[in-house]
This record gives sequence, structure tokens and C-alpha cells, in this order.
Amino acid sequence: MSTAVSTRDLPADWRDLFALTKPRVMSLVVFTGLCGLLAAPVTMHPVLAFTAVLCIALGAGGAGALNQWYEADLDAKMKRTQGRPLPGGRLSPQTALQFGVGLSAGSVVLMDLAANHLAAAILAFSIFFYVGIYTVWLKRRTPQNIVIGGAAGAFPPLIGWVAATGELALLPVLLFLLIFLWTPPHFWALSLFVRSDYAAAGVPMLPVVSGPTHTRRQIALYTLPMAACAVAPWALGLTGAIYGLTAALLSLLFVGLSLMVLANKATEPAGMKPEKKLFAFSILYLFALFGALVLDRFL
Ligand code: HEM
Ligand SMILES: CC(C)=CCC/C(C)=C/CC/C(C)=C/COP(=O)(O)OP(=O)(O)O
Repeated sequence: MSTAVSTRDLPADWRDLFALTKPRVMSLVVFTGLCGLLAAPVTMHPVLAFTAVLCIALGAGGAGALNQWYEADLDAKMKRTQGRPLPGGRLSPQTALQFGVGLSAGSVVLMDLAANHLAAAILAFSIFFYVGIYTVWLKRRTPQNIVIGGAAGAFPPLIGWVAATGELALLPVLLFLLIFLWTPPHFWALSLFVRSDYAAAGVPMLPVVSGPTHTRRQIALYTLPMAACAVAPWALGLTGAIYGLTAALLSLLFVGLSLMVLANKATEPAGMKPEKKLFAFSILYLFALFGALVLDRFL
């Protein structure tokens, strides 16, 4: 009888469990949730506010774990993802599933206790949307996967706001729309330079199905209403000049970069490709806009 122990039998490593939550991506998700909460015109008790933001983090992390549980087969086929805990064989699917379900359910229950039913319901819906609608249903079926599924990532500011106020309002709805319209340029810029990975895994991302030229056009197309949504809170008098100026300037830069992406027809130009620049900038953009929103509220 063999005495060899498979890595799957080893106790789950905390670092691998943490990696299941997609911490780097989720840091921005949680930041937008925190800013949505802080931008609300009410002051929540600090302990409850901290708990609400923690719930967004736990819920997003749980959803990330369920996403990795469901698509371990895809992750194993892509260079970018094959080192993850499941394809790497360092965690068992059962552990990932239990961890994902536990975090997701715990986050919703705790949100209900610390904030209110509506915030808990939107959190539950966003977890369902990311896992059920995006991951299970759309991702392997249509290049519109991230347009529709991307809505999941747009909910956190709404959740933060509702946790603080108990109700919806125009400003968080505009913030939702901003992230909703930001997601396609954010993701398609990335997918342009990792498209061979998606092609290898058979995931119908836009550049795989319709080619890079069409994808570049779509990026530029989404950037325009995204910029309009970014400045709308200021134009409608819902925020002050700090946010307005930040949104106007950075949105102009975003549109400019997306036009550079559109203009790039060469396959291998020297230096950093515009789509890489746009992807990196897209992250800075959301951090800066949501940061400015909070500064505006408190300065
Ligand atoms: C369906 C929608 C989205 C898709 C498909 C998507 C996809 C991706 C992918 C594939 C990466 C590469 C990083 C990795 O390997 O983990 C990435 C990076 C990133 N995404 Fe997104 N994303 C989406 C929405 C969002 C949203 C809503 C946010 C935050 C509000 C976000 C924030 C980030 C950040 C911060 C990074 C950089 C992570 C790093 O530094 O490694 N993404 N995204
Ligand atoms: C509160 C709550 C539930 C928030 C959910 C946040 C959310 C939907 C974020 C989407 C960002 C994300 C991890 C995309 C990865 O896409 P992918 O899964 O296709 O990327 P991969 O190829 O790296 O796995």
C-alpha cells in the first residue's frame, strides 16, 4: 500500500484560502463599497460601518472562491490562472466550495444584522449574479458575458450606501452605472493582451470571437457613456468640485487612452501597448474617482 500523501490531503493553507478570495481584484471592489458608504449623507456608527464593509469584503471573497471552485477546469488551461490553489492541487474542490458558501452566507447574515435587510438583499443578489449569472451561465456562452455579468461588480457602492441609509438614491445608482460601463473597457483592454489564454481555454471573450479590431471599437464606444456617468454626479449637483474636476480630467484621459487603443493597428509596437496602459489606468481611475467622492463629502 502506498504511503504517499496527495497535496489534496494536506490541511488547507491559509494563503491558498486567501488567494481564493481574489484579494487584489476585490480590494477595489471593497474600496468602492467603503466609499459608497462614506459618501452617504448619514453617519453610521463606526463599528457597524466597519462590519458592513467587512461584509462586502467577505461576500466578494466568498463569490471569488465559488467562481474558482466552479471554473477550476478553465483556470487549469490558462497561463494566468493555472497556478491558482485548485488547478495547482493545493486545495480540494470541497474545501473551496465550503469556504465560498460559508463566506457568502455569513456575509449576508452579518450584513442583515449590522445594517439592514435591503443591503443584505443586494449583497446576496450580487454574489448570486457573479457566481450564477456571470460564472455559471454567461462566461462560457457569450462574448457579452462581462457586459451583463459585470453588473455584479457594480453593486458594492450601492450596498455601502444602502447599508448606511437603508434606501436607494440617485447618486449610488449613478455610481453603479459608472462601474457597469467601466467594466467592458477595463476587461476588454486586458483580454486584448491575454486573448490567446482565453482562446486556449475556449472562453468566448470578445477578442477571441470578434477579433481585436472590433474589441478596440467596443472599448472606445463604452468609454463615452462611462465618462458621462462619471461627471453626471457633479453636473447634477450631487457632489462638489473636487469630485467634478477629478472625474472630468481622468475621464478625458480615459477617453484619450481608449482612442489610442482604437488607433493601434500594429500587432507588436515597441513599448507598452495602449491596451496595457488602459487596463492599468482603468484601476487607478476608479480608485481616484471614489477617493475624490469621499474627499468631497468630508472637506
Ligand atoms: C465581469 C467583470 C470583470 C472581469 C471579467 C474582470 C477581469 C479581470 C481580470 C481577468 C483581471 C486580471 C487579474 C487577475 O488575474 O486576477 C482583473 C484585474 C483587476 N480587476 Fe477586474 N474584472 C471585472 C470587474 C472588476 C471590477 C468591478 C473591479 C473593481 C471595482 C475590478 C478590479 C480589478 C483590479 C483592481 C484588478 C487588478 C488586480 C491585480 O493587480 O492583480 N475588476 N480583472
Ligand atoms: C459583492 C460582490 C459579490 C462583488 C463581486 C465583485 C465582482 C463581480 C467582481 C468581478 C471582478 C472579477 C473578480 C472578475 C474576474 O472575472 P473572472 O472571474 O472571469 O476572472 P478570472 O479569469 O481571473 O477567474
